Amino acid sequence: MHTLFNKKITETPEPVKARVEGSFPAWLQGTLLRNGPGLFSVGETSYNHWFDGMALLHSFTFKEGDVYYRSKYLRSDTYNKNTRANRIVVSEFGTMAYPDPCQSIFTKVFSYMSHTIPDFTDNCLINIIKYGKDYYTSTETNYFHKIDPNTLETLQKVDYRKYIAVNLATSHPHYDQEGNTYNMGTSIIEMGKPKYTIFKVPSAAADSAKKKPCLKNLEVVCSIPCRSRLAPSYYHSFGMTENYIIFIEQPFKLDILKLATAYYRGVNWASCLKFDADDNTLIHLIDKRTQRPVATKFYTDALVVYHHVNAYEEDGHVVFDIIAYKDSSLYDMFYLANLQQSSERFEAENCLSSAPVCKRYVLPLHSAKDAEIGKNMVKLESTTATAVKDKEGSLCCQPEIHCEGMELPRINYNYNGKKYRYVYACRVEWRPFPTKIGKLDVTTKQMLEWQEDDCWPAEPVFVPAPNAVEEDDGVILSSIVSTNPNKSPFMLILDAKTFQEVARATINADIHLDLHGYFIPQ
Ligand SMILES: CC1=C(/C=C/C(C)=C/C=C/C(C)=C/C=O)C(C)(C)CCC1
Ligand SMILES: [Fe+2]
Repeated sequence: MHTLFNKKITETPEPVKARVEGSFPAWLQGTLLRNGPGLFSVGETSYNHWFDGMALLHSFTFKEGDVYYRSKYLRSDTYNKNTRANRIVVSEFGTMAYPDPCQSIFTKVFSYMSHTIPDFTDNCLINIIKYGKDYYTSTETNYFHKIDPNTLETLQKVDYRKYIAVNLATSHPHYDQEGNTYNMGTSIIEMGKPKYTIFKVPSAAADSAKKKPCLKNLEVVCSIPCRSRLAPSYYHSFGMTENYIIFIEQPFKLDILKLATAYYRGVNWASCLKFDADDNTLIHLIDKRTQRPVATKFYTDALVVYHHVNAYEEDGHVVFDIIAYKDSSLYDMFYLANLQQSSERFEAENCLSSAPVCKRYVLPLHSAKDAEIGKNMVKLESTTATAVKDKEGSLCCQPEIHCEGMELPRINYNYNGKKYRYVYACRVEWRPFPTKIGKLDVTTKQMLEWQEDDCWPAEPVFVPAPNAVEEDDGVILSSIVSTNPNKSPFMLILDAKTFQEVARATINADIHLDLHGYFIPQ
């Protein structure tokens, strides 16, 4: 089973035509770009964690009833340096590496302690981001790469710090209807107080000749000081409605002192993250119009969240859905050694990490000033989520539970920031292995599912039909890998309404589980 996660994959740089069974709608034309780890060892050295693997880009092009697949390793500096040295020389999330094994501990201390914040990896393995008209691969450090979406070639390494003072940034930006991109990052300012910064990259190029990247026009929306001076929260995504940004400052924190000394202590970056179960979780609501947080303070119990699902405004409330955990054990689960072990034990135990729970929180926008202490301020009839005023005047939020056991959520993105009904996601009942794809109706909590023996689905991407009337008028695309040696990987195309298969395109190439993707319509 663990070959699911660390099989060595050879790239397929030239397009291969898939064998299509069934037929998909004629309007489905375009390219699904996907990203994820693909290479877990170099020479004699191996990575420890699934999030360390060197980025492998995939593309599935849908054209006149046919599907073409290609894949290419991101030619990051990390990839090039590792390949040249024939061993891992760049540190990743779960693996600490040293450029020169002959250096004594004293030279290491000297060279690494001269910078509080080490130079991070540019192995952008998590997602595909669109800034303006350009496509980039992303991770969570200050580096990202411009790529050619047609050939998957690596075009240029980009550093956020050229445009904005952030050392970390998310791989899950949001887009508005005008094509502007919103993202956020953390500045770990040396000796200063760290802060979170939300920024907007306008869709238009910076000059009339359209030569300069739109990143040059980047605007800061709002900065929020971290609640703790030496331990900013770790976050993987955020939420956005028409007028608000939702940022969850969770008690899963990055210890800056540990980070600054990790190199000479010989420990990996992951060990600098700490979940503080005794702390609570702050929910920041930023008004995009005033570019400030709203006056009311919202909080909830300690939790860990990676993926926001969607958020919207309704009758004076902000409603948002997330996938939350009770601790940070998910990141431990993804050590390759644990994945191997869990595959051997998962049938017996089925619970090596805490369960992902899809939850709804509701934040009332009306003033809590004159309300009595202990009063639930949520006035929406449709939810059991509450926000109770405490004696300091803050609102203590408790969620409504939608369901358990789903991750990698996607929606019809035309409904992002709007009242919506459907979540498409992987079902991970045998954590962390995705065994099915599900469609959750958040109003009825009903679930439709697709599954097949020995099949492990990727994040399901919704593509809307042209002239769609209903939210689920469209298809779901998910690449499927199988542990049955006689079964090739395939691109599965489901009718999003019924969750019935309309077509599958079997691909004669090496593919394995990935993380996230972006559909570019033609
Ligand atoms: C290298 C590096 C980092 C990398 C984090 C990564 C690579 C996270 C991947 C998360 C995923 C894939 C989550 C899925 O739900 C940190 C900790 C930000 C900071 C220190 C340097
Ligand atoms: Fe993610």
